[in-house]
Amino acid sequence: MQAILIGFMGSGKSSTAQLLSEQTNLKTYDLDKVIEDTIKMPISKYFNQYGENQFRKLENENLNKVIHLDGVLSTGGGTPINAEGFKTIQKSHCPTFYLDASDAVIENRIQKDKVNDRPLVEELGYSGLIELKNQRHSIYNKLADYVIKVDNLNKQQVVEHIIKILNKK
Ligand SMILES: Nc1ncnc2c1ncn2[C@@H]1O[C@H](COP(=O)(O)OP(=O)(O)OP(=O)(O)O)[C@@H](O)[C@H]1O
Ligand SMILES: O=C(O)C1=C[C@@H](O)[C@@H](O)[C@H](O)C1
Ligand SMILES: [Mg+2]
Repeated sequence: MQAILIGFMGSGKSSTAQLLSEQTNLKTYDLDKVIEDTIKMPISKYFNQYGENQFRKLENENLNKVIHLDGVLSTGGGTPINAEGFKTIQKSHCPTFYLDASDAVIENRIQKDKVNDRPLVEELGYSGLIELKNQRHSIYNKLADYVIKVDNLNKQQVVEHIIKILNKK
């Protein structure tokens, strides 16, 4: 991969990667979509049927499948949280961007999203979700080569920020 985007649910990984690919010659791989294409069902359904542990196994398998391809990878919110996913991303030595959004922005975006295929939102509720976000923050920070504070940036500005960094490399 030429770039990997990490961060909490709703931080903008998928939409940023999509826009980035439209403005560069980079292909996008969205790990959640790669998984859904493999299992041929929505992630929420898989979570309900097989549980989170089984999902994490599947997530790691699919991460290993795509990490060596050329392009930009938008990960799932939990991809780097388990030790295996963290190591896979770290060992790839790909430029890794943490899209860091505040609690209020995340809550607002998730509430507003029309298509909300996020099983953990249902399971934890908003307060549980924000607690999880704060538990994960240090892991995202540790793994990232670059941290982008996205609260006051529109999608285009986030993309420009990433392109600037990639062009310097
Ligand atoms: N910079 C931004 N400014 C405003 N809204 C944004 C920005 N980036 C993304 N959004 C919006 O926030 C919502 C969540 O974005 P997106 O699905 O890309 O997040 P994600 O990090 O991929 O989440 P998940 O981990 O759940 O897949 C979408 O409605 C998207 O349009
Ligand atoms: O933050 C998480 O743990 C998740 C985020 C989504 O992208 C999906 O990968 C799934 O809903 C789990
Ligand atoms: Mg996404």
